[in-house]
Amino acid sequence: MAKKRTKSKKPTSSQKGFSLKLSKQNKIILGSLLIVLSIALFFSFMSYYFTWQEDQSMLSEFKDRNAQASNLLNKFGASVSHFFMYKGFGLASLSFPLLLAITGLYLFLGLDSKGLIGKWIWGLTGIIWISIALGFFAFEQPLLGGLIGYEMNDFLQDYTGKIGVFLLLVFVLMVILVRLFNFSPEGVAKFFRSQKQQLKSDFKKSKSTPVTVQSDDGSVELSMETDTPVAVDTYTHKKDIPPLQSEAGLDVNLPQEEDLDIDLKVEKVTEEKEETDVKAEKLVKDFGEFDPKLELGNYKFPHIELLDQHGATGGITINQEELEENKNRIVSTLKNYKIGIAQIKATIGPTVTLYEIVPEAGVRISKIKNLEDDIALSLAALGIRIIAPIPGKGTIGIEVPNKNATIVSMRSVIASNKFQKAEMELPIAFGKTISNETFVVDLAKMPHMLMAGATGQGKSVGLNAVLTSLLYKKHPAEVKFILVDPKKVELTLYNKIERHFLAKLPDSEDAIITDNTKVINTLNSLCIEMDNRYELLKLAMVRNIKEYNVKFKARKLNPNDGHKFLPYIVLVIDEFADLIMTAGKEVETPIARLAQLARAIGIHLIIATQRPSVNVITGIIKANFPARIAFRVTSKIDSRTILDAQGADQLIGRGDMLFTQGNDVTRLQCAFVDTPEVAKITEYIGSQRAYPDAHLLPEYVGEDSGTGIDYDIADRDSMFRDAAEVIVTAQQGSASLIQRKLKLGYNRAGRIIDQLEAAGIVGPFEGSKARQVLVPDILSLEQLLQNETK
Ligand SMILES: Nc1ncnc2c1ncn2[C@@H]1O[C@H](COP(=O)(O)OP(=O)(O)OP(=O)(O)O)[C@@H](O)[C@H]1O
Repeated sequence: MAKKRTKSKKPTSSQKGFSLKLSKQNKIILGSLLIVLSIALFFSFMSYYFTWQEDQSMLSEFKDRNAQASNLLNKFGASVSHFFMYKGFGLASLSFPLLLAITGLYLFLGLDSKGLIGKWIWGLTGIIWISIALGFFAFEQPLLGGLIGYEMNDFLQDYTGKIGVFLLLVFVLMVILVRLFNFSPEGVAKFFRSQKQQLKSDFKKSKSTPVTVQSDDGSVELSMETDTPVAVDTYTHKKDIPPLQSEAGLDVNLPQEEDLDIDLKVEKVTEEKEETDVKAEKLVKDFGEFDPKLELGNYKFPHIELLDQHGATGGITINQEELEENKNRIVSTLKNYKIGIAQIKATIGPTVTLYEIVPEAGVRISKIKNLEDDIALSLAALGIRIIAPIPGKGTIGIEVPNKNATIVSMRSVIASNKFQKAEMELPIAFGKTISNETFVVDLAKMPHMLMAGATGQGKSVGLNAVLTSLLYKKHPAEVKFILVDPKKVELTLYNKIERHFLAKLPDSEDAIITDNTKVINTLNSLCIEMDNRYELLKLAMVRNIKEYNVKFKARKLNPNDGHKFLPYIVLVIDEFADLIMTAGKEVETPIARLAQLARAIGIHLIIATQRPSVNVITGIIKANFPARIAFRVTSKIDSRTILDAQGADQLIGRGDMLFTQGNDVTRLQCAFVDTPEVAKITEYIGSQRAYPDAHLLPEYVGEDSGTGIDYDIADRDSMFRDAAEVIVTAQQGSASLIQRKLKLGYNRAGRIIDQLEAAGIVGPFEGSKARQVLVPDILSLEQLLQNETK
């Protein structure tokens, strides 16, 4: 596709430049011809001015060999000059030899002819302008402006009058001065200023030329004599005067007058461009920036109508009675504990209302914090959370759940300005804060997220909210998901967008991973992908994926060197506890490795668990997941395990959550997106044109397969020989080659590769690289196989 587009684009005239495809010798010949021609024209034109009257009569006798013209170049000179000067542009025609000479020199010296077209355009504009101007001012002498100048003047004056033509000439002159000579009012002012300074310094110089005259009494007198030359250092303008010597042998050093009128010239340093940059610029000029979305150029982002309102059209309803009631209870409860309140303010959120209290002077904050349970009891409400003090404010917050919680629909957060205008790499609209603001974060900055909460508290909805946000904002070329769903039901809907948004291992049938053993392979494959990406970043000399992709789009990275546009990869594991219980270290190690290193290369992990215990969320996992989300949990300990703070045990469930990215904990109401909505979105995307396959991750074969396997010759696959021939001919030991050439499944191809290794035809497994082929040609292969059977 990309090629098609590039072909249809025609290069612009400036790109074409003056790119005559001539050999070097031809350029020299053509260059010399133009130079000679320009000299001939110059002499013809010059002498035409003195001889035109005499020569005019013989123009008709050009063919007559005996007729002679007075022009320096005889009849040729007379005719050409008559054409250019009399019938053409008059005196301005002298520019033609100049332009020809420049062109000739460019060709002769083999200079880069890029600017030549510009010179001709400006030259011709100048010729026309001079011709008309001379026609205008020297109306009486038509030879100065030539016939064209005269006629054009006449023509213009018929329409605009003399003043009109004059104004037009002034305007065109301005255009020429501004465009060609960078004329500007400041430039003119600077010129006059420097002239003035020059005059001033000359004047000073002439006035202050000191000369010594020695009097009889040995004293030193100084007098001024204007015309005595004094050496002046032109750079510093300091007078170079030797120290005077009095008779008494006293060295008298004349104080040198400091001249502060030194002009500082600042020379602009032009950045040196590397050759690749120049090439890239040319490619971008010719074909435009690389567009990763081009392959699915007609892709339509899901529209907002696919999402439901969930009855939350009117926003939050304020129940005045409830507010008054809660306020009175808070005030009286605190009064019982002898805590006076100076001021109280309520902020109503979708699920909870925040009462901000300014206690009276002298009340200790810790006292209120300790009374948390008592206050909760007297307010008879679940999910009271006390924030003492609210960070950044001098107040204490008491969060009280609303009697009727409002559902925050995914539709409302997706449609919000904040999300729509978010300039983030991977924007996620989580929901709304307590003050009813839409909460949008960048997954790329997090860079990995841990999500935990007791069962049924909104984790799956939270994951769907994350995925939906990305689906609404990102093109299939920009992000790929790897979905791990041991529960087998939660993420199945995303199957429909496999060929748009999912990534998988080359051998797997389903893109959504439900089998724990496959997770290990996927994680290891992701580690290989990570290493490969780091290698690419190193080659490109950039620090992260964003810079890499910018450079790739600007065509500064050559795809022939293995460079390609890198999509973000988001790995989502829905039930991490299950995984760590069955696979333990085998998953923990690659996850920790990815979490530690993958941020720069655009691989981001989201792991969710309903069992937030320390053996699931281990220290090593926790240390690498700074962004954490806690839905409601059953104990304070669980809350601490997730957030390193309590509070998650006091949430009210149904998407009520706490979010932290390191320090502050923010209470949010997660946006609600129901399964039918996700189904509609995936259906909408899935029905569009897709890539031929899901995004393929690098091949990873487990450690136990491969090396050291001793296959019996009799057990060999029936396609063994064909496969061996394919591999040896291509000299490339990869399972996917066998798959493609012999149309085999991945598993069978993998088995054959193992057999080839056992037979000594290919080398051992080398990670993401193809195996080494140990047999150089088909003949050697024949010999090897024959020897085996002997
Ligand atoms: N943000 C939300 N707003 C309103 N209701 C919600 C929200 N999130 C979840 N719920 C309600 O809670 C129910 C359970 O949510 P969800 O399936 O996400 O829980 P879960 O934590 O994934 O449970 P499990 O671990 O058993 O899969 C939903 O069916 C829905 O009714």
